[in-house]
Amino acid sequence: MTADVEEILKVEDVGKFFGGRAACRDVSFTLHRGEVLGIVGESGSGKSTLLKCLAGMTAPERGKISVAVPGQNERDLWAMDEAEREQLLPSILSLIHQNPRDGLRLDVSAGGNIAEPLMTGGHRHYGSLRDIALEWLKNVEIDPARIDDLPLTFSGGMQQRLQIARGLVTHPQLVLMDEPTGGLDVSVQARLLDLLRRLVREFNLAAVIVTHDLGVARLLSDRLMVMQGGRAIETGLTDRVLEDPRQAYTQLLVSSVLQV
Ligand SMILES: Nc1ncnc2c1ncn2[C@@H]1O[C@H](COP(=O)(O)OP(=O)(O)OP(=O)(O)O)[C@@H](O)[C@H]1O
Repeated sequence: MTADVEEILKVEDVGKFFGGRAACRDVSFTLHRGEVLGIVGESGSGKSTLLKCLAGMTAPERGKISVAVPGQNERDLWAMDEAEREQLLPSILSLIHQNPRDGLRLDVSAGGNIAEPLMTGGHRHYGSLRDIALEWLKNVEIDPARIDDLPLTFSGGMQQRLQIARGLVTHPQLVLMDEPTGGLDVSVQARLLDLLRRLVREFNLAAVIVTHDLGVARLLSDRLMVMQGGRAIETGLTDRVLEDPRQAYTQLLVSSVLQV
């Protein structure tokens, strides 16, 4: 796998344990450029733990996570030393948290929040940073006149859109999202889903979306991975998994949603 071929992420037999108990185990999948994988499953099934391993936040005890790095061959995320991982991560991937406050600097203006990841990457030209921030505010449908406002003066949906702008401004190849529409009103969710669909296509992103909402998974993901008890019990094209679930647990998950 190199940066100019299509494989962006390769997960092989990943396992993470807390006190001897597996939070996730034996998880394997490959993600290509432009492809969106939805991860669904009940609470405690290991979705967030897996996402944290992929995001470079939690080291798995087992398995290997390989990522495409621009201009390099594939790299083993957890074989890098910590300093290199931290330096490389912003250009490789971006994590969008469920709560935008976890992904934003609340004491910094909207424009500053967008510019900061670029400055961390060495971009110093103030004028062009402001232009880029203005462009990204438009891109995520926030009035550019709000560029100097603090995130806490924004609504929940606007804060989430600002977090997305901050996450995508460095043009990572891989975006990891943890319940990106959770906690938002239905109409705000719908707008955010439209925006995410557009950005994923526009930037040909590879994305992993953890959600408990099969509607969100259906709208955004090409493939679905169903987790139960820390294991990936079923993976397939989203329509196939939802219309013809093969595992009993997936059948239960799908039928319980259809009954609502
Ligand atoms: N820091 C931790 N210390 C101990 N156990 C943990 C820790 N983080 C997660 N776990 C355990 O690992 C298992 C998987 O948790 P995880 O948060 O990954 O599930 P999830 O599918 O994301 O759940 P939810 O949808 O509720 O967020 C659970 O049994 C949880 O209690």
